[in-house]
Amino acid sequence: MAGLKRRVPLHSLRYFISMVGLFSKPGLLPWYARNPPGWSQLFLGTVCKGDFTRVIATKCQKGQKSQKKPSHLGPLDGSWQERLADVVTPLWRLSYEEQLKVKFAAQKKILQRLESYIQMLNGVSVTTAVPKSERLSCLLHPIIPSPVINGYRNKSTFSVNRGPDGNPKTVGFYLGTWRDGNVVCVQSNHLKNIPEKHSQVAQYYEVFLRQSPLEPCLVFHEGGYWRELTVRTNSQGHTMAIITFHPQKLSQELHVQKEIVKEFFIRGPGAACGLTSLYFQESTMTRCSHQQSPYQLLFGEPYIFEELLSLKIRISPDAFFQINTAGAEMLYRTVGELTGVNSDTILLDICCGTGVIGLSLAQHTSRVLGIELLEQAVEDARWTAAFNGITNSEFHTGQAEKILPGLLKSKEDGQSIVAVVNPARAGLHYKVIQAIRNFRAIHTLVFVSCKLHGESTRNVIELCCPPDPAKKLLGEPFVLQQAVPVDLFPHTPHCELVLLFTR
Ligand SMILES: C[S@@+](CC[C@H](N)C(=O)[O-])C[C@H]1O[C@@H](n2cnc3c(N)ncnc32)[C@H](O)[C@@H]1O
Repeated sequence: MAGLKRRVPLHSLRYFISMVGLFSKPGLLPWYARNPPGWSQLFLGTVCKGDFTRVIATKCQKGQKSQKKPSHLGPLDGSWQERLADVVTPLWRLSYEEQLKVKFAAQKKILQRLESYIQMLNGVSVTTAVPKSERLSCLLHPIIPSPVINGYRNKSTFSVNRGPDGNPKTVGFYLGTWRDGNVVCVQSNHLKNIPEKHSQVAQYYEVFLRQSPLEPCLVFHEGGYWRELTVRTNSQGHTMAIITFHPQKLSQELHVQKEIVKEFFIRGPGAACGLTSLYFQESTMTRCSHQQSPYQLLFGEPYIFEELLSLKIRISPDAFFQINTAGAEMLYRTVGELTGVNSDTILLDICCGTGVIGLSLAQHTSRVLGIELLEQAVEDARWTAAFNGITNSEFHTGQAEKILPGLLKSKEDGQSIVAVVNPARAGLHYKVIQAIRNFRAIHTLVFVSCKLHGESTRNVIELCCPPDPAKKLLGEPFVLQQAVPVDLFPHTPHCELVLLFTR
């Protein structure tokens, strides 16, 4: 990518810095009408220049009323809490309307850069659609706002470390960097994206830690036991907590500690949290999957359930689920609309997690094929299919790069296949791109990304570049047709981008 970057001609820089106007048609997506009144018109004629930092800084200098400190920030802890809010939710000082303008401009900039890379590789614009405007070839739709703006997270992971007062049993989020040696763990109950329930469980976990004789595990090589806390909630208010614990050399004592923490949350002060379930994971690494170190259910319901797009969805502690449930519904509707599936189509859901994208479209397709790395998520997808009476789906566990080539070989070449890819931030493995490119029955591809940088950019370029036998990219290139930004992360700069490619 660095090499590519250097080859961007100077004149294309104007793409990256000009943010004038927009050329997307509001209301193309039918459910758009359900958004809060006024949103669909938000960006008509918008002028928004520069990056987040500059936009926010400018707003703050101007002393706009949207930069008010939340009333619940106390005068004593205000500075730490404000600093944390500025790191975790850097857009919190802006009104949501302003945030969406900033995000739309950023997504547009990403697309402009992407299109200029693709055009450069092709010499002429053979793999970009007919120009829709002077600055973008694809059709960029208005950003779809999140239906919930505050406290929207259904999952939060809290760290344990030294707080601003030096107490090593502080539960919150990190501020500072390890490189500079100035990391502080700051309580996060003021953050706008965190629901009160998550903060409450974090506060009680802190109470628990402070009365425990065992030390927290602050840095792996220094020993200690108590580690992170993850809290998951659903729309019904059910709450699952997962405590991560470094077992060090404990054996019998480990069992005792599990009983103590369980008692704390069932009958002790922690009962105020009303947990639906408590899990415990022994973990000697930064992150362990269930396969690497099982999630041990200390009490309660093993799963959390969510109702979405007329489906009841099961979610295991290890499974990925979009962190903004109402926003996820908008995202999945967008994906569904762009796929254009019909009863003759096979839908390939690559990196499917709990399978919601494929399952929500199952009744409109001939078959859904899901591929997902995590076993628990695949088990959830199978449960969700069975519970909702869906009989035309199958899910495969493992790395998409290993499974997809064989799966495609087994399909008749005649039947039309629509692929949806929704990779983790690291993007897709090259072999997945190669398999999609070389399987000619795939005419439509929907790419969902929350971070179109690095590997994901490379993925898109390899989907759209001219055939390259040296790279075994033989099939016709895809053409980027439409892009829809969907905001699942109010107050932060992050945004989902849904891209429709055809060939
Ligand atoms: C961003 S999530 C999307 C999940 C799903 N589409 C959804 O909306 O809930 C990415 C998923 O890709 C899975 N994943 C990561 N690497 C993978 C790989 N190499 N092969 C298959 N799945 C992978 C992760 O476990 C995760 O569930």
